[in-house]
Amino acid sequence: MTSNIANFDAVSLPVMKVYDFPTGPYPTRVRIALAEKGLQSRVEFVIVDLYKGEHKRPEFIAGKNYSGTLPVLELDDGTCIAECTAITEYLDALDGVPTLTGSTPREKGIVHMMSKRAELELLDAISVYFHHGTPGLGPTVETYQNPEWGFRQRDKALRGMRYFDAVLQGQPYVAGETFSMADITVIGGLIFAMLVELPVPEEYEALHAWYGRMLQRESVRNQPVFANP
Ligand SMILES: N[C@@H](CCC(=O)N[C@@H](CS)C(=O)NCC(=O)O)C(=O)O
Repeated sequence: MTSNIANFDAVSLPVMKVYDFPTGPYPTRVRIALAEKGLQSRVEFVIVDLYKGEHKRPEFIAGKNYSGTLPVLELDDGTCIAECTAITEYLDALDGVPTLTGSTPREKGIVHMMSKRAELELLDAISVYFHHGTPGLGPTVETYQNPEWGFRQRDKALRGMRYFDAVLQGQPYVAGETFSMADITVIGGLIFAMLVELPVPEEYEALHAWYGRMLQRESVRNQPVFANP
């Protein structure tokens, strides 16, 4: 996955805003993408307190993200882009250095398939477990909880870990031979697993080894969630 755009100058980019909760697994995905691409200095981070329910306030829903979730990228013209995948695509399209979402049609297809799979089978499942099977963000925010659904999703996430272990037995990165958005999504899943104290079973050695390598990347190891989970 090499870029064909070599003369990108990040300093010439207008400053963007990211509505953020620094230790949140999903915002961390965007923080990692920004770090990989060397774009952190072009972003003003605006903290939205999830535990106070600031992401559910009418002005945030109406003005920033209808879904009431973080992160949200706001461009200098006021356009708001939510959803980690969409934000990563936007950042990648600015320059393509390094490419996180694939260069060729085949690479793009595989990166998106594996990233979506990481959401469905791991990250989103753990998120449901967090919101339904644990106290989640607390009683002010969690106005409806269905523990049975939460525990089913926890078990789904464990099956997801087994799947990604099998994938990583055969290739160095989640989408193949190169680090990509799909790796970042699985990293988000394992961060969420850490936060909800759902350990990766020891026998998933390939997943453990891959995660060890991911934690050595500067873009990953410097994330606030590891300093202050
Ligand atoms: N599909 C969204 C999910 C975002 C998400 O769930 N973010 C978490 C932050 S870690 C959130 O805002 N949770 C608050 C809630 O669901 O009330 C994405 O990819 O950005």
